[in-house]
Amino acid sequence: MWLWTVGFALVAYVTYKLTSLSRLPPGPKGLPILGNALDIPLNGLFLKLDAWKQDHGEIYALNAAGQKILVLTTAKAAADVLDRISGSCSDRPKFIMMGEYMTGGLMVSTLSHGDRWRRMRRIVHEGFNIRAAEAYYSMQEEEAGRLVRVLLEQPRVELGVVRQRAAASIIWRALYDAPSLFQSQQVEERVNHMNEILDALLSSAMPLAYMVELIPALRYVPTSLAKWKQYGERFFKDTDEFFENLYKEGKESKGDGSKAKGFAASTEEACKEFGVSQQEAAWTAGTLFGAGAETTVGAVHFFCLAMLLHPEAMKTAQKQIDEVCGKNPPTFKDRERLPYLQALLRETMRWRPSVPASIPHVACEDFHYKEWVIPKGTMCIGNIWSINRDPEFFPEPEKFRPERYLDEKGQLRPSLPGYHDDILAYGHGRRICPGRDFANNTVYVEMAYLLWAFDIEKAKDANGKDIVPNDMDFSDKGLTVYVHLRILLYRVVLTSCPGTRRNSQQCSSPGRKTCLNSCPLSDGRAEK
Ligand code: HEM
Repeated sequence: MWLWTVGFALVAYVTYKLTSLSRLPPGPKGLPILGNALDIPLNGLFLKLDAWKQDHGEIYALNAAGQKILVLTTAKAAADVLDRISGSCSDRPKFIMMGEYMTGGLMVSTLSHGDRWRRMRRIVHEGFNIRAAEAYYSMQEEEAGRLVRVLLEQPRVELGVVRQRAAASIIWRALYDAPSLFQSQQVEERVNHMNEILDALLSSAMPLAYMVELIPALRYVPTSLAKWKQYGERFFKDTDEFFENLYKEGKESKGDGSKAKGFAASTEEACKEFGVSQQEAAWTAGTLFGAGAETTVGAVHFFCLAMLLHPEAMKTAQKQIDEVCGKNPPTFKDRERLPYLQALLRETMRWRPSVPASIPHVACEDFHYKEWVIPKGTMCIGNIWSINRDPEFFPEPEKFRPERYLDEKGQLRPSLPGYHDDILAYGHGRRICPGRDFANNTVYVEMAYLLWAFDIEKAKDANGKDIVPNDMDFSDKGLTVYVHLRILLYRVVLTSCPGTRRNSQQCSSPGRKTCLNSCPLSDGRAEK
């Protein structure tokens, strides 16, 4: 009898598995064995996923040489799967080289959904939730002021480079309570080293970078025979030392009473409460820099692009800023009275999300969605680019229209029904970006200061004609994208000194210095 029972259970299990496998939604046809692997591009994946949406709709499946991938392309499908059954699909893909050898399983963004990830994520939440993020307001205003000053003082400076430094400086100071990158050579060197670490990690995650990803058994090759293992272990040791030193210094910094402590110092109690070791906390901080710098730069970059292509939106925002702030630079206190600027931020992040395809989630168990059964191990990608173009939520999605977020009185409309806010650029579910409030603050204050101080105009070619950037010529940095800087040529034209933008003449170089001495930015506020 028991033989029958076991046999029956086995048949039921195998049938269930087989039907599970065959119940993924249909998707583009692929080759035998390789499936769609050869059709999945290394660059511009989000555009390909969006193109497939035209034929396969809101949810479809791909097969990359055996790896099943579920693609979600509408706001509703992404919310149904990634938010509402988040517990079933909150793992991350496993990268042996990056996740294990190079980072010792300590990078919160790549960790599996488990105890360590949960504890590390708790301290990120403590340090960067919506309330905690307020503690950084004055530092963010200070850095935005510096961004404007550098652009004022060095008329030929490359805006992209300065912005990159400003965003790096903001997140660095928030993490380690260090001096501004604009003021400290040591911070600059450390930030450069941090960027080298991130580049190395990103390259290690590229397909075919390391054979061990394809043939996991290679991990059992003795270290003395495997150069890649030696490199990975050395990289981990050096990076671990670097992160822990930064963290220790940051922890010792207690702020000066008026400004916020950095993440390292302010989360000391939370680390004790949630059982997070010093090493785990140090790696969390290092990972946050990686997650928070490029992404924010990307968002402000696309804002500049939007201003070049939609000067009418720039003028409307400037008019409101002038009315509300006058001669003083905009602050966080003014934000509620600047609904158009807030709408501009939402529309920029919708129109050109700097992370256009979310980091893949992975199903930690089989789960059901509609008539489909999604097997454990399936990668689930919310294609943010497509989600942000869902016509049900965003009519005429290709149009850049900040007004879509405003009511007839020009005030912000309530958030999208069923969503915590209007910005869908931060991913979903349990893996949603934990730095989103801090990021929104950085982007807001940089946009506000840039618009308050400058007009952003297209550069001219040799014949004096406007150079119009191609807003679809993307350069892909793995997770973040930019419109190619080669063609994003713009100049920031100072039509007046800040605060009186409307009246003054364009400054000449020596006059600019004089102007700076009397402008509100040099009253000590920006250089505290
Ligand atoms: C405009 C700026 C930013 C954008 C567009 C952005 C976007 C995203 C997206 C799309 C994800 C993946 C979410 C998912 O898997 O569903 C993510 C994850 C993450 N972000 Fe952000 N982010 C930004 C800024 C920041 C900042 C400033 C921080 C840190 C203070 C941060 C920390 C993280 C971390 C740690 C994760 C991984 C979460 C996890 O795996 O549990 N991000 N972000």
